Amino acid sequence: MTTPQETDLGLSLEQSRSGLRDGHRRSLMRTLFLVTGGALMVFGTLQFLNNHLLLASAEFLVSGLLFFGRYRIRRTPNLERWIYGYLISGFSFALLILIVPDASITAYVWILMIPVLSYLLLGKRAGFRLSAPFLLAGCVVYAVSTSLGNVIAVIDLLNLVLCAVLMLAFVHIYETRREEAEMKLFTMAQSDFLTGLANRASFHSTLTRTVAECARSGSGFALVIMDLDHFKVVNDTMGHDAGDQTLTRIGTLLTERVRTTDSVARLGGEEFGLILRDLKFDDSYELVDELRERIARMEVPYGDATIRLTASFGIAHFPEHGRSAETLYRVADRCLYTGKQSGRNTVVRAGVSAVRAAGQPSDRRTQS
Ligand SMILES: Nc1nc2c(ncn2[C@@H]2O[C@H](COP(=O)(O)OP(=O)(O)OP(=O)(O)O)[C@@H](O)[C@H]2O)c(=O)[nH]1
Repeated sequence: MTTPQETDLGLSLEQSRSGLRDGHRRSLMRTLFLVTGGALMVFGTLQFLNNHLLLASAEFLVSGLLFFGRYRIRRTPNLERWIYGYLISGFSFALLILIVPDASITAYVWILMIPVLSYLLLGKRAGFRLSAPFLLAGCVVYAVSTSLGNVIAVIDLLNLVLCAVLMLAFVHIYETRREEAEMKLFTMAQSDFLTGLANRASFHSTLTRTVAECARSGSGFALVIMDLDHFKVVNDTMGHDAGDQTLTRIGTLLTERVRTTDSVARLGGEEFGLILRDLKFDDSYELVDELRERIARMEVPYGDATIRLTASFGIAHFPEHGRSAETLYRVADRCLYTGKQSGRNTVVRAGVSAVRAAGQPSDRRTQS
C-alpha cells in the first residue's frame, strides 16, 4: 500500500490563524529588512553630509542591524519574536518622528501601514491587538502636536482618524474572510465527502503524529485497515446509491463503537482505517473482532431490500510490528490481504493471528 505525502494538517491550521504562511512571512520580513535597512543607509549618508554625525551613526547602526536580521530571519526558530521586535520598534519609531516639531505632514501616511503589516505578519487577533493601540497613539500624537485651533486642522485630524479606522476595519474584515475560507478549504481537504470521516491524507497525518506521540510516551496503539467484502456486488445489483448509503452506515457504526480519542477514516473506495490508542496487543483483537461481528449483523434497508455484508481486517501494533507509519501500514495491509485470501469476514493480526470467519466451525490460528 502506498501512503500519501506527509502533511501536518494541524500545523497548517495553526498557521492559517497567523496571517501569511511561515515561508511567506519570512520573505516579507526579509523584504522589509532590506527596504528599511537600505532607506536608513541613504538617510544616514544624507545626515552625515549634513554634519549630523550622531544621527548618521545611529542610522548606520540600525541599518546594519536590519541587514543582520535579514540574514538571520531565514532560519530562526523565533520568527514571532523577530516580527514583534521589528513591528514594535518600527511603529514606535514612526510615532517618534511625528513628535519632532518640524515633522512633515506626509509622515502620517506611515500610520496607515500599521494595520496592514500587523495583520499580514501576525494574523487577525494578534494583528488587532498590536495595531489598534498604535493607531490610537498616532491620532493622539497628531492631535497634540498640531494646534486644533482652526477648522482645517480639525478636518485634517478627522481625515486621519477616518482613514485609520477604515483601514483597520477593511484589513480586519479581509483577514476574517480569508481565515474562514482557508479553514473551510482545510476541512474539505481533510474529510471524505461521502461519510464525513477523515480522508486518507488526514489519516496519514494523524498516524504520523500518533507514532511520534506514542514513541515519546511509551504507549502502544493499533493500526487497523478494514475492507468490505464483495462490495462491488452491492453496487452492481442495487446501484451506486445503495453502495453510498452502506458506506455511510459503516462509517457511523465504526465511529460509534470506538473511543473519541481514536481515529476513523475512509481511506478510499470501500477501505477504512482506524487508529485505536492505548490498547494492549491482545485487546485490539477483541475490539476489532467485535467490529467485524457488528458489521456482519448490520442490516441496511434499501427500498424493499436489505443489504448485509461482511468486512475483513488487518491489524498492526505499535511498537511491536513497526516504528514508522509506513511500516505499520505495510504490515496491516499484508494482514488484510491474508484475511481476504483466507475467505474474508476475518480479523488478522501481525504475528500470530486469529482468523474467525462466519460459518466456520472453529477459530483458526494463522501466522502473518
Ligand atoms: N457506492 C460506492 N461505491 C464505491 C465507492 N468507491 C468505490 N466503490 C466501489 O467499491 C467496489 C470495490 O470493488 P472491489 O475492489 O472489486 O472490491 P470488493 O468487491 O469489495 O471485493 P473484495 O474487496 O475483494 O472483497 C467497486 O464496485 C467500486 O465501484 C463509492 O464512493 N461509492
